[in-house]
Amino acid sequence: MSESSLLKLEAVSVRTKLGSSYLLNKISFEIEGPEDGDRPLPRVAIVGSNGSGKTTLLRILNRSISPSEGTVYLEGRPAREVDPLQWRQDVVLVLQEAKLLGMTAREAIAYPLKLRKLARSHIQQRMTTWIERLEIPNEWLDRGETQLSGGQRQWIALCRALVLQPKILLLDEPTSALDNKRTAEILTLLKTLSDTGQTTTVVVNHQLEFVEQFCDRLLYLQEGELRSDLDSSQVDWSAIRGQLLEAKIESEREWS
Ligand SMILES: Nc1ncnc2c1ncn2[C@@H]1O[C@H](COP(=O)(O)OP(=O)(O)OP(=O)(O)O)[C@@H](O)[C@H]1O
Repeated sequence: MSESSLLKLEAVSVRTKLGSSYLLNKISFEIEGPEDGDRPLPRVAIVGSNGSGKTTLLRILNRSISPSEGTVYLEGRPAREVDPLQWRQDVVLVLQEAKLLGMTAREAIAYPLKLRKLARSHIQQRMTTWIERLEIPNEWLDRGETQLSGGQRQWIALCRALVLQPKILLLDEPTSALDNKRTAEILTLLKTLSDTGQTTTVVVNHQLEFVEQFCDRLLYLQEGELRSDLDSSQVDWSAIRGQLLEAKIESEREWS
């Protein structure tokens, strides 16, 4: 393992509940952290067709599920040696379907900061910083889940993750409900977080135009296996488009 290893998977497999097949099969890769203030920080994208295991992989990375086999390391320490809550403070996952759990948007953003027992003034300061940075209109903040659109909820969920200032931000389809303006904003924001050495980001996204502009590294999953792991400069984007299209046609054929 390299000295600056941030997150590492070693032969990680996830079996189905019945154990007869794999959702992920012997996945290994490593994301390096900054060395001597190295910048930009990694921007990793995971692509693959429906059901290829992308969300399962993100869940493994933030330990909301455990591998059936293999080991996950954070900064060189195996998962068994790190308290799961501590792990999830450093590695924050934003799922595609943002839930506010009966809270208003403002309460939902504050909640994880309160769990960390930060001082009230500190919580307020972080919230103000990120609410302003994400240009969240005041009127959204007192609304509950059902009074916000899918895109607005997604934006609030992003804010709830960013206030935590995680080492690693895991985003599952962060742009699926966003309009073009917000999609462009999130792209700029993620690049800035990387360029300024604040956060390493791993994004799952079906929108290849977004992925192409966002990532410096691409992981390609197929049927639970890591088929390629490439520096973005090595990626043949039209080949990736072709492979994803082929997989989609194949799965539609299976369903029809
Ligand atoms: N809790 C679970 N129990 C059993 N099977 C599951 C479970 N969660 C996911 N799966 C299956 O695991 C496989 C991978 O699912 P996953 O959600 O990781 O795929 P994905 O690549 O994120 O798909 P999509 O692009 O459609 O979101 C799928 O075949 C799915 O049906």
